[in-house]
Amino acid sequence: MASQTPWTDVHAKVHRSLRSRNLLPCGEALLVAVSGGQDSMCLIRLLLDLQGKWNWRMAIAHCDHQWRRDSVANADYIEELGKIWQVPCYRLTAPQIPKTEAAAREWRYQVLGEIAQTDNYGYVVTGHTKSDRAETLLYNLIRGSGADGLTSLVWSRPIFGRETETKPILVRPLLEITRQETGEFCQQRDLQIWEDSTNTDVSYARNRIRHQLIPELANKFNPKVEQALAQTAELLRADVEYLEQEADELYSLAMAPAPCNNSYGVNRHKLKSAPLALQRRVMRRFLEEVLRKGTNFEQVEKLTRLIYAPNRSQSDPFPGGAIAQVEGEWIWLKFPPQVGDEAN
Ligand SMILES: Nc1ncnc2c1ncn2[C@@H]1O[C@H](COP(=O)(O)OP(=O)(O)OP(=O)(O)O)[C@@H](O)[C@H]1O
Repeated sequence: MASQTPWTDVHAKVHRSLRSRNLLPCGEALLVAVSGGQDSMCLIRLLLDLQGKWNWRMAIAHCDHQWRRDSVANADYIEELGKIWQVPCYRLTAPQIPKTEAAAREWRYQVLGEIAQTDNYGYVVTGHTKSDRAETLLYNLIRGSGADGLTSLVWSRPIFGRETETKPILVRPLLEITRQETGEFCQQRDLQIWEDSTNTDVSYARNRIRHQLIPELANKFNPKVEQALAQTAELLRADVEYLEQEADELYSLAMAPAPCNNSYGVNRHKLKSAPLALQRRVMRRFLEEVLRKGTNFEQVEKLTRLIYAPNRSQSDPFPGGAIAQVEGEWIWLKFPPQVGDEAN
């Protein structure tokens, strides 16, 4: 069969991305997330075509959110394809129907990561494309995100935690391929696609970006707008990675070694001479680690302002009731005492 596989531009582009970025090294085990949509159908077929060159062990994972009436038929189809292509297939069904897209995504990554860990797949692979990258950039731009959000669709990242080398690693090898190209590829290869009816529902902001905003921008401003936006994301990504490395170092220098009486400290003296971009990143990380949730712009700004504030200045409360107070060269994020704390 492999000898009959036509070598297309799409094969060449993906092979090049894999090689130049060392995304999915030779001989590794890949768990390929296949929804049945055109992007992930293109992905699995391409990776199977390239498997001989890279010597991967491969399996398919399909997640059934039980959202659509045809979701069982969709999962059956993926399982059948696995049999035809002789690739093991994991069929995962959500224990409860997720209420939102975000909840579905969270469950999906969690369960894909767990299977990869248990059955030793070093890589979980998804079919995100250049078009997704352009849409994500616009989506987050409109919401007021910083550079990190604009570049959130990265080529690879660990599924769990922050350490870049920690497996399983999530990899998106199609970020150089547009949705038009994945559609054409599936047509050429006669691959049946399972359309997700929610993809055309313009009550979702993401779909309005895809079906209305991008075509409008392409018509009126730049016919290659997808390419341009994806390029912006790529350029910004390198900037973000550099800033994050610098922020890592500063963060470990500035943090108090341990919390003390329900208070968490950051040394503002160590932050004073740093550029604002790094001060904000350190403060954001500090808040995220202490509050254990995502932060917003106002919260980070509130804390960053204390770097230069007079001694004994304090903030208004953060979520959970913590207040930040300046004591000499330290800023302490202090939580109100819990019931029973004083008894000890
Ligand atoms: N039900 C599913 N089962 C397996 N894989 C899936 C499923 N849904 C999505 N994926 C994987 O995720 C990729 C992106 O899909 P989609 O754009 O629909 O997800 P998303 O929720 O927007 O993801 P993200 O937020 O990470 O961009 C698909 O190409 C596929 O690899």
